[in-house]
Amino acid sequence: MKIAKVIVDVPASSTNQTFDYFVPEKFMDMLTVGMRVIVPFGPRKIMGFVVDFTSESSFNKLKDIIDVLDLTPVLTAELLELGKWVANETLSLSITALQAMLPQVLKSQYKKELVRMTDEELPEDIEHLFAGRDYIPFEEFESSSISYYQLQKLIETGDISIDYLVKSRITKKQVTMVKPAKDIFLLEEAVEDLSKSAKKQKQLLLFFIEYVHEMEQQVLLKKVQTTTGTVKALVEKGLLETYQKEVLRNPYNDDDFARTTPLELTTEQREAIQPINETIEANKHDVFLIHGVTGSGKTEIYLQAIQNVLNKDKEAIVLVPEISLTPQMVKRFKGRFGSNVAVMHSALSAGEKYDEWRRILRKEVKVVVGARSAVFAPFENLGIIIIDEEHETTYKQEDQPRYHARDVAIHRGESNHCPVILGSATPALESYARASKGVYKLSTLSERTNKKAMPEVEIIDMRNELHAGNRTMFSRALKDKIDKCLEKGEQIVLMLNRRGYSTFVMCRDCGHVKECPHCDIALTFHKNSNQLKCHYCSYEESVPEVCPECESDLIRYFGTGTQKVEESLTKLIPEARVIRMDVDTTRRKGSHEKLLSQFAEGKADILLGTQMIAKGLDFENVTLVGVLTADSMLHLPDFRSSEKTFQLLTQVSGRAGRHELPGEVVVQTYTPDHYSIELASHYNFNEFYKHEMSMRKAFQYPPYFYLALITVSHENNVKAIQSTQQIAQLLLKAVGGNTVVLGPTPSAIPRIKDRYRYQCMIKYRDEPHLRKYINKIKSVFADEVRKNDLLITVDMQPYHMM
Ligand SMILES: Nc1ncnc2c1ncn2[C@@H]1O[C@H](COP(=O)(O)OP(=O)(O)OP(=O)(O)O)[C@@H](O)[C@H]1O
Ligand SMILES: [Zn+2]
Ligand SMILES: [Zn+2]
Repeated sequence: MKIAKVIVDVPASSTNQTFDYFVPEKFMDMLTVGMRVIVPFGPRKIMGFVVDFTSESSFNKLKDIIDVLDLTPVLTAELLELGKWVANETLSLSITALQAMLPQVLKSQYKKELVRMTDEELPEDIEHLFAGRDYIPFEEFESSSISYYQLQKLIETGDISIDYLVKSRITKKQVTMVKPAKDIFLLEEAVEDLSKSAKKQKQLLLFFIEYVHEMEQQVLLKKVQTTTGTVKALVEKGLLETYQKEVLRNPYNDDDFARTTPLELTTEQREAIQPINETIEANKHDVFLIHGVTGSGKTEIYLQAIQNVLNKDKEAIVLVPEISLTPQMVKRFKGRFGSNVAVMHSALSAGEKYDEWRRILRKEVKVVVGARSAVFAPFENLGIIIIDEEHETTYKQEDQPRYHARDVAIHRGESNHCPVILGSATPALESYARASKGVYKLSTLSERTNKKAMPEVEIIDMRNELHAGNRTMFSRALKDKIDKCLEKGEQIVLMLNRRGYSTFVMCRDCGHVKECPHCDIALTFHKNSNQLKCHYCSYEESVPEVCPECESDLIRYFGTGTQKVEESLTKLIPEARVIRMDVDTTRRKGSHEKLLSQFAEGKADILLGTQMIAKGLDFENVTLVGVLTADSMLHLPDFRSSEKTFQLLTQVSGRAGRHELPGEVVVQTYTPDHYSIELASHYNFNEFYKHEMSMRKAFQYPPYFYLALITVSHENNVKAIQSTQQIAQLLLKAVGGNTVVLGPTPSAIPRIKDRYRYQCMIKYRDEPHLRKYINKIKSVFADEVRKNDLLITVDMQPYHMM
């Protein structure tokens, strides 16, 4: 008797366990761990993951598995184990953790079809099933007498592939192929018979007589310099044939990347890579922190370490923050490793992501470069995991499962006995503290590879500008420097630090700010549509003509959106050509790349943008970087705001003068004496680290204390606050004397989508059973959650205090 243990797709804590199902005869030979199945669950049919097999069950009356969704496992044994770990660490459901590892396409119900991948003769019954077609609905296979096991074998050999249809056939790209329809000697005869005028046809036939094989039509037409008409004519004569073939979409054309070779390493680089290479050689796990100033050649170290991993026939994962996954970044990896690289980021379509993921699963690539979720790449022989810009908070996922990619990477590094490399010019305090204690191995790169000094940073006190009667958002010093740059034909990057800011509408008479009626947050002004929108619930209304409170018509837009800066910039310096880069101008796919390459080609003088321009960009002609509002982030209710400000200023300063031309940086601020601004202007990470650590110690924040944040929401305000109160009390009873439980306090946004939100923060140093306590408390509220629409979310490593 074969019984499968299945984790079912029912996102509720009462189902957070495995369920047993009989494996019917027809799936007996082919069903393995890591495949998805359809099982009966109460009155419904639902999806589940097979995680184990057993021969007996403590339940009687087991039901049969209804269907098998995958013929090759979508999760490896290691990923199944990892899923369990992630679920446990983040206090999320197993099913949620497993789903997070798969591409979107596999997460919902899609139609399936079988695709013929070969022209070779297939077994007779399979030929019969396809009946001359290139793809058939999966149901046709199911109603045939062919076994799952037989099909599975054909999928393993690559003769047949399974495809998931996302609406029309977009997960798949087809190309037209051309090949000879007759034996070559018959083609030779046909050449003789062609009329004299059919020159192109003759040429094409001669080509195939020589070449014999199939060729993609588009490539062929270029090669032979002819048109589809010629191909068609020969197809009609029965000499050639055309057919459709599936190709995995590759969002990048690998031939576009000029190949690069390893550079001779500098002494600092050699010292940094040596212990990494030793670990690779010894198949050992270790975590390395490379603290290297911008331009110190961290990426070259990654590339050479990866090469060593590839030489051992192992695989590499490189994580980069979403916003620095620029074409320049991709180019560096594709340039070194060519088509051996898969790229995974959110700008790809669902189909493209699925194809890149399959290239990993099919072992067609050995390197993946991607954003956060690429840490789950289904490699089975991992040799290294690299996290670039490791301090970036986007490595923390803000929905369930609320994991941090750094933790997942280290866990995978342990299971795979391979090194994990963290790299940054401004490491996270947590990481640097661990490196200082020797938990991570620290390497420091203190010089740029070209020995160029870091650019001078000038801090401008904007209060003085105001006193001097300058009401624009550009200081006199910055304006002067921009003018000089323009004269010399050099380029400028201007950054508006906009996090925490948005353009809102305020009445100048009474100060009334228009808020969302469902969320306690100001509506954001969108100029293009002249609408006010809520970024939390999508509520929209048109901009009022008069103030709804006092009927004054002095309604004004506040905040400093990039649009507004652009307008005043063009007023101030009309001759400057400006490219604006923000969420609005980069929403469309490919627009990010397009704007950057326009700037690189010198089609603009000034690149104006939000944080998204701070990282990874490398333009030869940029000599001036201006930060318009350095302190807009400093005053957010977030204990990391100083750290984030320091990191951002350091990163953006590193954009200037990376090549021959020396660079300059101007930082405008209203708080010039703040230590994070002051120390960033001297690139003094060590001093900043010391100062910030003493603050964290004093206020009991990470890395001295761990945090956990419990957020409770309900439509009824009293219900929400009372439940939070109860949770806090239960926690207090459970935890040790040195642990602090704060709350209930209203969340930073106290109401979203008509739900009131309260939170409870736990600060602890040593609380080995905290997860168990929280789970227990959650089970106390399980009924309320199910019946009364109470929502309790737990974040074991909160980054957004909202
Ligand atoms: N050993 C080397 N010899 C010569 N040039 C090098 C060497 N290593 C790196 N470079 C070059 O120096 C420049 C900066 O290197 P790289 O981009 O790797 O630095 P980085 O530390 O990753 O920078 P950032 O943190 O700003 O992204 C690149 O143009 C790179 O090609
Ligand atoms: Zn008013
Ligand atoms: Zn809203």
